[in-house]
Amino acid sequence: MTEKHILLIHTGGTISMKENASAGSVGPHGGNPIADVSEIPGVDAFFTVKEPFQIPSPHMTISEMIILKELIEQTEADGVVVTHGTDTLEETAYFLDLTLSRSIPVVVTGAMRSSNEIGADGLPNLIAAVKTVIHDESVGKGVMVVMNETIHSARYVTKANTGNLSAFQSLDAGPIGVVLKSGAHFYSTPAPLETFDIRKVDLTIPVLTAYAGMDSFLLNQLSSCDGVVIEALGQGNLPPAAAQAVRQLIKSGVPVVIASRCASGIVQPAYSYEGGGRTLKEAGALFSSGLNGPKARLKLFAALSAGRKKDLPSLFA
Ligand SMILES: NC(=O)C[C@H](N)C(=O)O
Repeated sequence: MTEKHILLIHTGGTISMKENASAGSVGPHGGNPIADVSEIPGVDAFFTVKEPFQIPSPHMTISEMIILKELIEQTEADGVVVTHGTDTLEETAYFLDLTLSRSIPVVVTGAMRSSNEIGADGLPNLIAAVKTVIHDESVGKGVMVVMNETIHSARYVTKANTGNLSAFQSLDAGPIGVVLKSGAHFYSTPAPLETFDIRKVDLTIPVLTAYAGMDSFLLNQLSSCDGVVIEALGQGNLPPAAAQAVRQLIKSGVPVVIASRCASGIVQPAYSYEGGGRTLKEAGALFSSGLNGPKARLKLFAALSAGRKKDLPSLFA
């Protein structure tokens, strides 16, 4: 393997935070402890390091995601590793997967424990991410997420646990590889993903979670939105009053995407009772396939932003 040039982009999150042991809180105390990683033993790579912003990932918006997209599209490096807070990590990774105009290897990583906590996972995750991105087989895999020595596709991975070191899981598809001491080992390559040439960024697309007895109250407030995503019940069903409000939204021209509040599985228009997925489909609702609510939102954003409104039925089949 020849020496590779890696662009390391630090954005913040627990990987760059420290614990204040006396207060028991975690925050950006004392700078970015991970920022000075310039050489990794046993890894034949050199690094350019950028820190376009330093934020916890609940502060991340599509504007910051676009800054990352532009940095990646402009780099002359062979691959990119992004360090990121874990709360919205799957969203930034999937956004990049949906919108990057080039197929350079990109890995997003983070940490569940801050840098001075016992068993901190930031540095091991960063090293595993670098080992993954420098591997010749990392080309053409789409954007990847590396956490806990496991390689995930951005499309399938989700933060499935609030605090565990193995929080990141690809619940349906499984991981696409693992990282060993000797380097990355890939099991599979995700199918090519359609990408979107985004232009418009000021779109309002909220995500709502359905619940037993959900009525029309919240949905009735959303007629001026560019789109709405609902994490519906089970395979994609809603209580009758919520379904009625969805019909009204669709009639007024708002695209509605049905995902599921279940942690795994694929939505489908199966049930024909009032509010069932079949009736929602007949009313013009779109289905997210296996995407969770936040990722369905990003796909709807990307499609609308790229001026592909008329293609929504085929994009959310
Ligand atoms: N583990 C983490 O990084 C969580 C943190 N709240 C963040 O997303 O910024």
